[in-house]
Amino acid sequence: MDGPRIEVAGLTKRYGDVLAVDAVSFTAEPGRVTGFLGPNGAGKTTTLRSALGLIAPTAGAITFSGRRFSQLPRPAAVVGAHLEPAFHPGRTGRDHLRTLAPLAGVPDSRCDEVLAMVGLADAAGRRVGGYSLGMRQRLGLATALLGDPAALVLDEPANGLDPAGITWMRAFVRSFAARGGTVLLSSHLLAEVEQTVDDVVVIARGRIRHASPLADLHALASPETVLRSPDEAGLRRLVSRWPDALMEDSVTAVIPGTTAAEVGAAAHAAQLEVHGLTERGESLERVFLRMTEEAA
Ligand SMILES: Nc1ncnc2c1ncn2[C@@H]1O[C@H](COP(=O)(O)OP(=O)(O)OP(=O)(O)O)[C@@H](O)[C@H]1O
Repeated sequence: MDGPRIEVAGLTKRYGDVLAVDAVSFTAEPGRVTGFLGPNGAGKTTTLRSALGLIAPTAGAITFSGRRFSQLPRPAAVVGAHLEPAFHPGRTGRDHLRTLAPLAGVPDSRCDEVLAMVGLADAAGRRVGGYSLGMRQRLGLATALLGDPAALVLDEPANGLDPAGITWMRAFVRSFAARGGTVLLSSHLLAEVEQTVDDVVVIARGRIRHASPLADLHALASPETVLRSPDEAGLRRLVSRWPDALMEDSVTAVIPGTTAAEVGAAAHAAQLEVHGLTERGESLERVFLRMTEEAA
């Protein structure tokens, strides 16, 4: 599969006074899964809908290997999208896909193929109204796959999935990218997609805050020390010298930006009884939150 390079260049979208997306630029590369991450209202959906020609941007453009969505001769063969799904509850999963097959330029037989690919073959004849949230997510993905695209654009695909569903979705997009496809997916939780994505693009308040391979986020994680003591009052007194320190519970304090040596020395000087002293890297979720909070 030859996935297109998805390039977002200077994308701006204004709704009246609201600048929903402000000069956003980034790329999603073939053979990789790019996570588009940001809190609610950050501008993710607006960006993805603009990519698919569903919203007219105020400025800028999104291209698939150099062509805008509207210039693609057979868009469904290039990019498959799973945005907010709108299903008719009275229709079966198969009928839902059959109404879309002509638009994607594929025969009806393709509907059963994609249902099998997402593990919905047995539910094909059931009404969508009776589907679980996880089954709807799978049906949304099946819809995206109808035209046998080389790129997938997925808005919050893990939303509402149970752990088994998340594992399944992760394996699916990883194998799609491993075959050369391009995947751009959004999420408001880094932890939800940490094991799925190769690259991360962080957006907050309509602006890009960070873009890099996921591995580079680790370099931004500052060290922190976890200190445990049965003497709650003494522990609180000691850590009050670090304004960022947090009590995780009554016997455990987390002190960002410190080393074990530093905290150990302070505890020793204060004659605090210590039951645990560990230095660790800040979690990636904390790094991500810091990036989005700094934007607030
Ligand atoms: N049709 C619209 N009219 C006016 N404002 C809008 C419209 N659509 C989105 N917005 C605003 O644009 C901003 C970005 O919204 P968007 O839905 O793109 O964010 P998001 O990152 O996808 O968030 P969520 O995860 O909550 O869907 C928000 O402030 C939102 O209120």
